[in-house]
Amino acid sequence: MSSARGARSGMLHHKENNPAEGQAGKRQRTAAGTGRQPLASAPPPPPEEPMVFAGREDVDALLTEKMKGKNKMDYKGKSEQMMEYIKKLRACIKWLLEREDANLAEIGKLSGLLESAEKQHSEIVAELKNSIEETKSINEELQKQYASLQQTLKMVEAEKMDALRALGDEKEARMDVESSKNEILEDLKKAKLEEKRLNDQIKMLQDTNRRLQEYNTSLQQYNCNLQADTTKNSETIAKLQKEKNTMVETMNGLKDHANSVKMQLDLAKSLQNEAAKQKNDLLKEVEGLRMELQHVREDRDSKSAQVDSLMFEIGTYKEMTGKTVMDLDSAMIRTSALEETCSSQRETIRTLEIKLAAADERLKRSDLTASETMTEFENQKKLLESALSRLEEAEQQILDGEKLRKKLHNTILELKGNIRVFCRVRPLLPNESGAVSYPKSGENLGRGIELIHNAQAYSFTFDKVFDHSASQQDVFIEISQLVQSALDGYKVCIFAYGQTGSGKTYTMMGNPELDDKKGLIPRSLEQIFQASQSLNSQGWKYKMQASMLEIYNETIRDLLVTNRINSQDGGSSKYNIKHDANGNTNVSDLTVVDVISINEVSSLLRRAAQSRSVGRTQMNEESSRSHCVFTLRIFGVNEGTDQQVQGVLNLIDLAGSERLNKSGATGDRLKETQAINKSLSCLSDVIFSIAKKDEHVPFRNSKLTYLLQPCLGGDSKTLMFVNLSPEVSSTGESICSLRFAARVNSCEIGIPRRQTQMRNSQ
Ligand SMILES: Nc1ncnc2c1ncn2[C@@H]1O[C@H](COP(=O)(O)OP(=O)(O)OP(=O)(O)O)[C@@H](O)[C@H]1O
Repeated sequence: MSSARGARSGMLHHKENNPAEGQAGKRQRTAAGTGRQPLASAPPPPPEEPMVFAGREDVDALLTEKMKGKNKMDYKGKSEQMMEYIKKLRACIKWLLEREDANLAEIGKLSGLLESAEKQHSEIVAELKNSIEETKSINEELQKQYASLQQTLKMVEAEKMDALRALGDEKEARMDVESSKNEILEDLKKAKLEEKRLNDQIKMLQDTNRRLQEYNTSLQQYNCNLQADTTKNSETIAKLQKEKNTMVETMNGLKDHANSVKMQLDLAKSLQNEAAKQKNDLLKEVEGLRMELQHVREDRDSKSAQVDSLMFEIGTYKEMTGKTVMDLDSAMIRTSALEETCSSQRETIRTLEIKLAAADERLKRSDLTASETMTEFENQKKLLESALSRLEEAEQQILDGEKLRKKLHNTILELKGNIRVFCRVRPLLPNESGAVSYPKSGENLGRGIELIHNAQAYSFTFDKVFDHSASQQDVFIEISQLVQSALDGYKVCIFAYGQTGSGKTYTMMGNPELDDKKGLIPRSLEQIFQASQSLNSQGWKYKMQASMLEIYNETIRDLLVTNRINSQDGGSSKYNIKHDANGNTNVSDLTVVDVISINEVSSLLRRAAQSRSVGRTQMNEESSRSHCVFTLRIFGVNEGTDQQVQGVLNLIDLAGSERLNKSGATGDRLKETQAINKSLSCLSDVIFSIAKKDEHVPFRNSKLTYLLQPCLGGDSKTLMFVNLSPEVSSTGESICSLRFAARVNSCEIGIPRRQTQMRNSQ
């Protein structure tokens, strides 16, 4: 078909592409058609060109072509026209034949195509048959499916009904939900506002956090500086110590010198007094002598007068020659005696005058010595005073240095955030032999302890180790800073951990009635009272509340309750522990006593001790079977600055930590020991969990840990005493206690925070 089309279009193309030829053809046809030229003058006909047919229209035009010329008699012209027409017809026939051939060829092609199309058709029919078959089977299948679907549909219908019902319900619910949605939307709006506010707060907090980080960095810097300062201070302290020693030596020398000067002065004074006395005596003597001299002189004069009169008498006698020689001789003897007396008296006067001059001289000299001694004494006194003031200054510097050292030490520890651990070893009792030793020098001096067990040495180091010779005061000095922190608004927790009989109660309570046996509780209270009074001058007013309880087998006992008989019916609602958002703990129905004076404290402690001893007979035979918790809450307000602080001091005497096999317990005692072990292990779980920064800290696993929750968290200052018995039989237990303490010592629980705020911010 395409070839036929090509042939045809080729012809048309031919016609169209040769316009000159076409024009010529038309002209030819026109000339042939019109035949107007006269035959005589007609030029010879042009060579014949084959007639070109473009299509059926040309054939129709040829067939409808009429004879031209009106002259019916012009036969020649007619015959030429006929000839021309015949030629055209021939060409037309030829064209038609060509077309027929082409058509036939096309038909041949088309029949080939038809055949193949038929073949394809039969194939398609077969395929269709197959598909119909398949469709039939599918249809059957679908019918089946339809039936089952009908079934399902019924079920679905039923379900739909249920669903519609549910939908109704749901609609109602939705209405409810809509209303609650509206409420929620309201809430959401509020929440958005709140969120905005919180975002602002977060921004602020982030800002604060950034500033805190900066502050932290500066603190770290400060810490470095502090450490450097500590080193410098230690050096300065050492220097000051040296200086102090030399000063003490100088002072001792000065004191000796002052003493000797004083003695000299006293001697000089006594000498002076003596000299003055002597002088007075001498003066008196001189006076007497002068008087005597006067008498003697007068006597001499009278005697001289007598002599003269006697001489005169002699003369008169001689003159009168009536006198005897005897009278004359006696008179002569008396005269010579009188002369002798006179000369001896003169001698005496001379010696007395010499003595007087010497006494005067001595007096002058002693006066001089006394004034010299006085000036020297004054100088020495001044020297002594300046040396004493220097000594005082040096001592103050040492004290300041020591305070600074402690403060720095405290700050460093605070920055480290560790739980501090002190170890205390009680003295050996009679008939006990010890297995504990301490380093004699080096960096672990005062911090190390060594035990020998089964011929093996075990060494431990802590923040401080107190040996058997440490007094209650020595121990207290080391924790006094911590006690002071409670006044400054920190939460402070001090435990005593160790086996029964290792000295926990002695360390915590001791004997409050005896000055040198008082433990940490009475001493801390005394310090807090004294410090709070001295802070009065800076505008601080403090209020203190004390409570004391005992936890035995997970049961709380109030140790300060006054009417125990009425309080026995407590029931399960009693002594419920609750913490508020500020980390303050409240134990329902627990006696809380306002303590105003130190005297009240002693009676309070007596009451608690009595209560404990009653409990001991009623519930547990020994105090070591229960935990005893003393709590002092401190509320301080500064009238001048409106600053408020809230501190807590917890002092805890834990139950004995001995293991089950050591206690050899059975029955109730076994239950009791298990309870103690459980609560102690809960305590260690809590400490280790805080140290690991676990998300969940198991505070609620025991009454003790739950009670102390706010004081065990990161913002409190915690100190643990590990108490040890030094005797050989306790070494195993002691090593267990020391291992536990060492683990606790390595724990970081965070940086303590002070609880302080402004009064009007409440
Ligand atoms: N540092 C010490 N100096 C003198 N005596 C001490 C010292 N430590 C303990 N003691 C004495 O040792 C004995 C046992 O001490 P303490 O009762 O304090 O031990 P404990 O561990 O508290 O035992 P418990 O839990 O049974 O009360 C007591 O007689 C106590 O006076």
